[in-house]
Amino acid sequence: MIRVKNLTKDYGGRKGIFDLSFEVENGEVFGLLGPEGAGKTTVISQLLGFASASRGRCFINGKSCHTRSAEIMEFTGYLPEEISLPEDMTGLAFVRFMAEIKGIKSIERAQQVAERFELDLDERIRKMSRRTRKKVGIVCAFMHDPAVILLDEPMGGLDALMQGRLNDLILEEKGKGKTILFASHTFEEVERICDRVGMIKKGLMVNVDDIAGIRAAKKKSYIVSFATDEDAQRFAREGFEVISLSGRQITVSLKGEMMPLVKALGSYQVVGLETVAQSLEDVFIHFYGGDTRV
Ligand SMILES: Nc1ncnc2c1ncn2[C@@H]1O[C@H](COP(=O)(O)OP(=O)(O)OP(=O)(O)O)[C@@H](O)[C@H]1O
Repeated sequence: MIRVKNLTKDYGGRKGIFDLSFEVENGEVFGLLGPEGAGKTTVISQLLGFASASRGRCFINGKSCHTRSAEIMEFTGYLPEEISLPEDMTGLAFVRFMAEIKGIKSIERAQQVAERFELDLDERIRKMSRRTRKKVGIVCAFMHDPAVILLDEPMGGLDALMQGRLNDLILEEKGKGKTILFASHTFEEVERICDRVGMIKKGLMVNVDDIAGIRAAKKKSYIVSFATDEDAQRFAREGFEVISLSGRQITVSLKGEMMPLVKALGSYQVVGLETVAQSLEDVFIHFYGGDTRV
């Protein structure tokens, strides 16, 4: 389990993370969602004990990330956004080297993960593409069967097929009760795999909710075409949230059931009704107040 309590890392100039609190349960995939520079990597570096905090605390499985990071690394897997690897080794030599550091006797699991991602471990790292290097990172993150997994933009650089395989692997690990933090700037990735999402903006947590809750907060738009312009104008005064009115056509926005709309339309001559679902991206923008810049 991950517990972050009032965590602040102030780099100065209003950069960093400020007073963040959230928890990730065992058997949960928690999405940390935010645009570039929002503070996701800073959170992960705090969890790994790479840097001291300005204020606040964080714990993994009850151990302080700032004082017991060596112990935490024994049961934590980490996939960085960009992995830097020694150019002169083969993938296999690097995996063996990492196994030694982590105190793993067998690299069988590493080989299984490599196979799953169609990674040739005999290739020299120097010759590996960015995509292949990312796969080496995946192998190293999962090779010691970690109880806690920290993933920083894990899908970045992978093609759709490999993204699907990573998705499956993460879900399998979640099924085994692992605690997983998934940092991403892409709503669709987070929606596909996470149970709950913390939205982070300029280092502040602006919203934490489960995916179902975010979905329930979604609004739908309805484009209604009336027989006459007068009908459309009259309907605009019914009290629904009107997005646009143009001639006989009106677009209204509604949260939840559409029954109130259907009832209100009963006394009008309606010639067309179309539904436009709001995307989760729109909900995301709502929490960001229309501003996805950092
Ligand atoms: N060591 C540092 N010193 C000063 N500022 C830093 C440092 N590390 C990060 N920052 C700044 O802190 C903010 C948060 O950076 P961070 O890398 O955590 O964001 P992120 O959400 O992971 O974005 P990205 O996806 O681009 O990595 C950014 O404005 C960044 O420039």
